[in-house]
Amino acid sequence: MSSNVLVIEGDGIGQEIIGQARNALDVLNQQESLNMTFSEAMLGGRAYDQYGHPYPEVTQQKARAADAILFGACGGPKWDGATERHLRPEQGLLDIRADLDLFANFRPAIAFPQLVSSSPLKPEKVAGLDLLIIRELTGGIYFGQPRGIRTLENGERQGFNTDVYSESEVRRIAKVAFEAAMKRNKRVCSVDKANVLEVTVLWREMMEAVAKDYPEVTLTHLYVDNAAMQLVVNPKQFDVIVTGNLFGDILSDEASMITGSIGMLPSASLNEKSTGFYEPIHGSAPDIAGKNIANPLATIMSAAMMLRYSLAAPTAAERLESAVSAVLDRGFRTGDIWSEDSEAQGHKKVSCSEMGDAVVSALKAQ
Ligand SMILES: NC(=O)c1ccc[n+]([C@@H]2O[C@H](COP(=O)([O-])OP(=O)(O)OC[C@H]3O[C@@H](n4cnc5c(N)ncnc54)[C@H](O)[C@@H]3O)[C@@H](O)[C@H]2O)c1
Ligand SMILES: CC(C)[C@H](C(=O)O)[C@@H](O)C(=O)O
Ligand SMILES: [Mg+2]
Repeated sequence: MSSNVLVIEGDGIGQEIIGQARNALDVLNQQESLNMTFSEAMLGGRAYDQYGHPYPEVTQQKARAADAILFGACGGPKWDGATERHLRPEQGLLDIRADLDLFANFRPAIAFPQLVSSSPLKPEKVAGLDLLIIRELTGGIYFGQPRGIRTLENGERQGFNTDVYSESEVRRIAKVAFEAAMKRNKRVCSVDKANVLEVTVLWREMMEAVAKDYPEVTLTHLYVDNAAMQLVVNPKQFDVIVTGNLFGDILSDEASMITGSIGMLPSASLNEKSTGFYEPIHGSAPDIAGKNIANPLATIMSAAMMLRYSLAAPTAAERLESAVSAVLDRGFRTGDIWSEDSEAQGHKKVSCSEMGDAVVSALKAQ
């Protein structure tokens, strides 16, 4: 059976990192007879430039028909301010998440042993870290109405957003988190701000309610400010963190750096049908775009998540992940994971495409 993979480069470093993931997928497609067929579409700023919309109709149709979508990143200074808010590149990403109901966002923060010295934390704090952040992705303050910028009677402008979660929205993400914990170390930490925000008072209540169906799983709660602090004090205390859209966005960037670099963290966004959308958690990195220096490994590992979750190809996923580990073993380092001891360790500083080529060679050598 063939599977239809939609590839979307997006903006900034999108083209560079997706190119490397595609090369690796091409090798696996052939070697593992995966029968993947690839098509391309646009989303974000370049899509807006070409079609007048960041999530154009043609992309919508292709996305709805795809078995899985592999995405780079979108956004950039070119469109900041110059574009109406609802046509911003980032809105295209929010639109596709809502359109495909991609409510469950998996962001695994795993510390590769080869990279513990790239972390800003002490190696002993990081070694062995295997944390899964489950971020609710289609609700909360990102999508709540009303929102906007209004002018008050006194002539002053006021920006406003609304944070909302219904019982059913919390229940479904809670179930995803507990199911994930059952396959791991059976601990869920729900992160909220229930001491201040009613929306998270209900969130906490629903987490407790769903926990009753999973007696083997230990549920704890942390306020988000404490959680942000605990992540740097002792990240290994966590197994699964489940949280809302905004807190999950922030905590996952923090968790990524703990593993060494934001260029290392992949993600999978799933709906009830497990049509998956796979992207690195980082953005379009305009500061390094076009220089061939971005780290493509988060995107390559997002492709591995795609093979596992949407394409039922666990062997290919494992091969890709072990190829990534092999290139790190061989000392290949893009600038973001080049550490203080890299020179002494004999690491090789490589470009984005050299890193991608190394992964391809490692796959071929398996
Ligand atoms: N999913 C997405 O498409 C997504 C996610 C976050 C931000 N954005 C957008 O990206 C643009 C830039 O945002 P930002 O600068 O806040 O965040 P960013 O994640 O793009 O970059 C933050 C920093 O991390 C570095 N970085 C990111 N990815 C890297 C990689 N693969 N290798 C090496 N270094 C990497 C960048 O060079 C930069 O210094 C904005 O328009 C933003 O809205 C998009
Ligand atoms: C670009 C932006 C809309 C997006 C988000 O906030 O969800 C990004 O930061 C992410 O983490 O995927
Ligand atoms: Mg983010």
